[in-house]
Amino acid sequence: MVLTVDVGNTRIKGAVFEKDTLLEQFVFDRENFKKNIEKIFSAYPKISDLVVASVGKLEKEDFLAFEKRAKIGFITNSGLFPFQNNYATPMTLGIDRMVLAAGAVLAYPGQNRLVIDIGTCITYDFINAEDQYLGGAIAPGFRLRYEALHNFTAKLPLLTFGDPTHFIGNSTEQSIHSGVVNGVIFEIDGFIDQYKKEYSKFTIILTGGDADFLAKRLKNTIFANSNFLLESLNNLFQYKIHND
Ligand SMILES: Nc1ncnc2c1ncn2[C@@H]1O[C@H](COP(=O)(O)OP(=O)(O)OP(=O)(O)O)[C@@H](O)[C@H]1O
Ligand SMILES: CC(C)(CO)[C@@H](O)C(=O)NCCC(=O)O
Ligand SMILES: [K+]
Repeated sequence: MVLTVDVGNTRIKGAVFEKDTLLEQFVFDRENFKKNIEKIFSAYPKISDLVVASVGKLEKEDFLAFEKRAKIGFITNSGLFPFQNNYATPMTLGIDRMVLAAGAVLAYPGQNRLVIDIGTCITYDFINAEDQYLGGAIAPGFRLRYEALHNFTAKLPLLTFGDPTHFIGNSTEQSIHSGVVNGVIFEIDGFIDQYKKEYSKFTIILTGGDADFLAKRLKNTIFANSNFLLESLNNLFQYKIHND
C-alpha cells in the first residue's frame, strides 16, 4: 500500500493506493500536516511507502520523521522519469509538472499528450509521442487572478470564485467573475486550439481542483481527472520499482 503526497503551493493533498486503486484521498494545510499524515498511517497500517512531490515549502527533511513508519520516496528532478526532458532548464522545471508528464507518458503510451493543471497556477505541459517533454506554459490560477485585481487596484473588491451569471458582466462583481472565469475558459480553449495547429492529434488531460467545473465549459471536449497528479505519483513509483 502506498501513500502519495502532493505538496502544492497552497494545499497538501494525499491519497492511499492499493496497487492501482485509489482507496481514499485527503486535503490539508501545512500547519497540521504531520498530524494528518500520522492519522492516515494509523488508518492504513499496510502503507509501506510514502511517495512525495513538493513544489511547496516542505522539504525532504520534513518527511524524515516518518522514516520509521514507511520507506520515503521523495521525488526530485534528478530522479528517474519515463521521458526525455528537453526543457532548456530541466533542473528548474516544477516537480509537479515532471510528475504530471510522467503520469501522461505511463497512462497514455505512444501518443502526443497535453496536460493542463488548474491549481494555484495553470500549467500546460506537452509530451510528444516519442516521449520527449517539450515544455508548455505557466499562468495564474483563479485565486491569483482575483487577488491580483484587488491588490493592484484601488476600487476592486476581493472576490472568491463565482460562476459568472452574465457573459456581459452587468455589475462590478459580475464583471470580475466574467473576466476571471471566462478569461480562463477562453485562455484554455485558445491554448488547445494553438496546439491543434501544430499537432493534429494529442490526448488532453485536464486536472487540478477545478478540472470538472472547467471541462464542462470548454469548447473543446476533454476528459477531466482531478486526481491525475496523485495517480501519477503512484504510477511513477511503480515505474521506478521496475526500472531503477
Ligand atoms: N476541498 C477543497 N478545498 C479547497 N478547494 C477545493 C476543494 N475541492 C475543490 N477545490 C477547488 O480546487 C481549486 C484549487 O485546485 P487545486 O487543489 O488543484 O490547487 P491548489 O491546492 O490551490 O494548488 P496547489 O496544488 O498549487 O497547492 C480551488 O479553486 C477550489 O475551487
Ligand atoms: C509553476 C508551478 C508553481 C505550478 O505549481 C510549479 O510547477 C513550479 O514551481 N515550477 C517551477 C518553474 C517551471 O516549471 O519552469
Ligand atoms: K498544482
